[in-house]
Amino acid sequence: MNEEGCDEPAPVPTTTAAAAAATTANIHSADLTVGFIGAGKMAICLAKGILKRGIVKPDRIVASAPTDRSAGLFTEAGMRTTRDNREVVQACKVVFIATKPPVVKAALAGIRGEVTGDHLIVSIAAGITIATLEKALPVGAHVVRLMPNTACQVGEGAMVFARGRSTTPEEALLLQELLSHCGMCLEVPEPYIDIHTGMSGSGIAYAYMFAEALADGAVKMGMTRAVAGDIAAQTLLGAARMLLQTKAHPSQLKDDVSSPGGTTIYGIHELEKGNFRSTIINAVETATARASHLGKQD
Ligand SMILES: NC(=O)C1=CN([C@@H]2O[C@H](COP(=O)(O)OP(=O)(O)OC[C@H]3O[C@@H](n4cnc5c(N)ncnc54)[C@H](O)[C@@H]3O)[C@@H](O)[C@H]2O)C=CC1
Ligand SMILES: O=C(O)[C@@H]1CCC=N1
Repeated sequence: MNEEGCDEPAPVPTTTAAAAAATTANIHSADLTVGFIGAGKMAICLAKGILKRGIVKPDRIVASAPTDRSAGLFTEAGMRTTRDNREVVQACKVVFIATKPPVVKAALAGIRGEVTGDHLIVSIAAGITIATLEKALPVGAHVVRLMPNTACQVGEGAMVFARGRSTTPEEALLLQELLSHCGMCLEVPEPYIDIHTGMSGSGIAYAYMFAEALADGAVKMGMTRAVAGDIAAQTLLGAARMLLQTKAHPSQLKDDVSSPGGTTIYGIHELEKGNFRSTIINAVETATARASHLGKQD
C-alpha cells in the first residue's frame, strides 16, 4: 500500500554492474540470433530497429508465418523467413512472439518442445500475461512481456516490459541493448503494460487522428493538404520535444501559448466544448480494459 492507501506495484529491481558487464559480452557475441514468430506489421518494425543497432546481422534474423504475405518485407532487408515456427526457435536465442493475441497459445504449444533455458522468449501480444506465457512454456522458461508501438520503425518507439520469474537482469539488459535503436524501453511492473497498451501502443493512433484533424481544419481554412499534413506532423513533433526536453508540465506549456484574449484560448474553449481531454482519458481507459480482456480470452 502507498501513502494514500492504494495498492502500488512493487518497484522493478535496478541493474547491477555485473549484469551490465555480462550483457556487454552477450550482445557482442557474433552468435546472437533473433527470431520472430509472426511476420506482420509490428515484427518488421522491431526487426528494422534491431538491424539499425548493428549488432545482429540480417542473416541472423529469421521470421515465421503461415503465409508468405509479408515475407518480402523481411527478405528484401536480407532476413530469412520460414513457415515453420519451430525452426525459428531452433535457430534463435531471442524469440519474439508477434502473432495476434488469440493465436499466441496455439503458437506457444507448437514451439514448447523446442524452448530451453537458453532462450529468451519475448511476447509483444496485447493483454497476454506473463502467467499465461509461463504456463504455456516449459517450467523455468525465460520470458519477457514487451509492449512496443509502431514508431519503433523510426527509432522513436515507446516500449515497456516486465520480466518473468526466471528472466535475469542480464537478459533484460540484452533486450534493452537489442532494442536501443527502436526508442525508449523501460522495465515496469507488469500491471503497467495494459495501461501502456491503452496509452501508447494504441495511443499513437490517437495522435495520428489528432494530426489528421489539425490538417483537416487547415484544409477547411484553405491550405493545401500537403502543406497542412507536414505542418500538423511538425507541430506534434515540436510539442513532444518541448515536453521531453523542458520537462515542464503540459498545462504550463499550454498556458505559455495562451495569450489573454488571444487566439489559442478561443481554440481551447472549442476543444473543451467537445470534451477533448475527457474523451482521450476515456479512450485510454477503454483500450486498457480491452487489453486486459484480450488476455483473459481463451
Ligand atoms: N500493430 C501494432 O501497432 C502493435 C501490435 N502489437 C502486438 O503485436 C502482435 C502482432 O500484431 P500485428 O503485427 O499488428 O499483426 P499482423 O497481423 O500484422 O501480424 C501477425 C502475424 O502473425 C502471423 N501468424 C498468424 N498465425 C500464426 C501462427 N500460428 N504462427 C506464426 N505466425 C502466425 C501472421 O501471418 C502475421 O504475419 C499482436 O499481438 C499485437 O497485440 C503490439 C504493439 C503494437
Ligand atoms: O490494436 C491492437 O490490438 C494492437 C495492440 C497495441 C496496438 N495495436
